[in-house]
Amino acid sequence: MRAIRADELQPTTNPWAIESQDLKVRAGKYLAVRGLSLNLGSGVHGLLGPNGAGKTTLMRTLATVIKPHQGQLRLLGTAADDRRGLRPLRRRLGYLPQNFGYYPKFTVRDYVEYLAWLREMPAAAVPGAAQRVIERVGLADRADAKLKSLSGGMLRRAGVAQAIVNDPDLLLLDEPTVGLDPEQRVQFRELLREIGQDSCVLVSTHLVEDVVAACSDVLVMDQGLLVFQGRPADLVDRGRHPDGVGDSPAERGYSALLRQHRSAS
Ligand SMILES: Nc1ncnc2c1ncn2[C@@H]1O[C@H](COP(=O)(O)OP(=O)(O)OP(=O)(O)O)[C@@H](O)[C@H]1O
Repeated sequence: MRAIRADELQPTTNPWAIESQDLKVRAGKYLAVRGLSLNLGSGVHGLLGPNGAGKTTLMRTLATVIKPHQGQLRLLGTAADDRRGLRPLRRRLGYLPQNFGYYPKFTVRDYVEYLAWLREMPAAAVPGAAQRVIERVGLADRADAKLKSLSGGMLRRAGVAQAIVNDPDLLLLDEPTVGLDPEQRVQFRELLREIGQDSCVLVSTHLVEDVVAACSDVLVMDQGLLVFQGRPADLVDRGRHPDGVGDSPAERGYSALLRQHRSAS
């Protein structure tokens, strides 16, 4: 029997995967995130907001691609400015950027395995993990097809596969449903719900209906600020307000919220 080391007795989970306090982030010279305070734990969190609201800048910051300008940020218990902590933190992150680069001659399998390797997964675990996630996103029959031969929706599914290959504790998806057909979108929501049972998933999207169907809570950003956080049902409730325009209660709730925020500011 071996002795248990002290570090094995340390708690391994943090109640908040994302903790930010008055977070400010620049995009070029522009202050795109203007003081955002947020605590998010496990679940599927939908991030809505108009063009230019700062969603992508926030996602890039949470993915440790860009650094905060001011304020506090902790990810999975690690301070974002802790340089030594970044490497182990990145092994536990999954990120689908809005516009992701790839080598067009890679196959789906090469691409997913390559990203698994970049996240320092044990080499022996990579082929099996890649195969599992390729199946989960419904690309098993295209696993050995070159990326350049895929449709836009299939390419995005390959992007989602690489984002979840390391079974991340924090998954950041920037507009993952762009180009997905309705059947794929429904399957994708199911996948999100499964992952959100144990992990923190933040999904940026313009599709209010995806948020209502798949998310445990909704965040709305406008002009670099968080202007709403609540349950999808709370957003739908706001749709009763006469300010709301849109084809569904949730869309009306979203537009009413933005109008009220802008008229108050
Ligand atoms: N590299 C940059 N240089 C200057 N300004 C930038 C840069 N990147 C983003 N911005 C500006 O920062 C603001 C926030 O942009 P961001 O891409 O984060 O918004 P978004 O909510 O993701 O928008 P969208 O829904 O259009 O993707 C916008 O006004 C944008 O013009």
